[in-house]
Amino acid sequence: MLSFFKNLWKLLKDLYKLLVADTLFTPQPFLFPYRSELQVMEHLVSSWCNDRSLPESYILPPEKRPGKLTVPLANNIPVIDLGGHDQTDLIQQILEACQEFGFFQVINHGVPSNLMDEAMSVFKEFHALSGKDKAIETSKDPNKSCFIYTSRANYATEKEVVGPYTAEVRKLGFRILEFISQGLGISLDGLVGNQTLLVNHYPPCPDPSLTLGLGKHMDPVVINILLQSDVYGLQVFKDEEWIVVEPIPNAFVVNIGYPLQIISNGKLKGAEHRVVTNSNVARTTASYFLSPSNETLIEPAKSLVDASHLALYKSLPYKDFLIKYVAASTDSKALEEALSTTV
Ligand SMILES: O=C(O)CCC(=O)C(=O)O
Ligand SMILES: [Fe+2]
Repeated sequence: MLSFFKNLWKLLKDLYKLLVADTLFTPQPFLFPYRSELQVMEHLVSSWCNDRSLPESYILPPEKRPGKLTVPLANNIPVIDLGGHDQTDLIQQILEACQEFGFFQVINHGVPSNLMDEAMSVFKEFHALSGKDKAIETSKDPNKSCFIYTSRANYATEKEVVGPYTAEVRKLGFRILEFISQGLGISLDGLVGNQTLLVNHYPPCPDPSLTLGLGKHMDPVVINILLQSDVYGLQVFKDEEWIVVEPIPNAFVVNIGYPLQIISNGKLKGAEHRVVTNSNVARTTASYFLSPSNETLIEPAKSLVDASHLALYKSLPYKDFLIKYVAASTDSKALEEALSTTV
């Protein structure tokens, strides 16, 4: 266990360097502790973004830098209209998107647009506070729940906005999971045990070519429902190329994480993604993660495994999956090797 914590610490430090963002998050601290460390640091990233030069420690080695910052928009992730009435067609579209991209956007999803806008305003307001105020307003105690509720002056409004926002996005997340479960013909009941709202803030960066807002990674959660607002930055890795995720007004970006890849026995693919920075405008996004409880077994669904479809992944309680995820340290090949039954 001790070495696990050592590795965790190493990963946190590595990711910390990659994370040119301040973040704010609510429960489920175990998954993203490196981001909570960041927000209470004296020198939040947003405090030095006016310094005009990127601090040495954020400059990535050449092979880890973003490369081409502008990528053609030609190959975008699917946009799925959840307002459509043909359920079979919807399920098909979602399944195909999860098989091919691991990502899609949803429109007409039922979350009121004014609630999305108001929630985003609250998130931006928090991040507009000075580093010192943010440190005062947030807690280092991972057992404290919703950090966003801790802002004193606006406690009532924030509670009014962020609570209902989370409830609506949760409904949407479960609705999408239900479509996925029907598409795969398996039950996903009981898979989700935790929710996390994580608000990322990427300040303008003095030199976007030298660093990343968020390094290449795959999410260790079941699904993420991301509110990305109107600033470009998110890119998805597909067929050895980066695809830009175009901001669409009132849409959510949805991506599945590694546990769903395991449960679907490789039918669905979680995709690696990253965030590039820009030198002009700040970017604020909110990830809403649904994830399993620690003891939940993550394994290929029994009905997807038979003599001609062998289980591609080991069966592990989620907490052990996380240990392997952390040990692989964002190296997707190493993670695949650690979880695969065939290597
Ligand atoms: O900020 C974004 O666009 C993506 C955030 C993300 O990938 C994450 O929170 O895991
Ligand atoms: Fe992510």
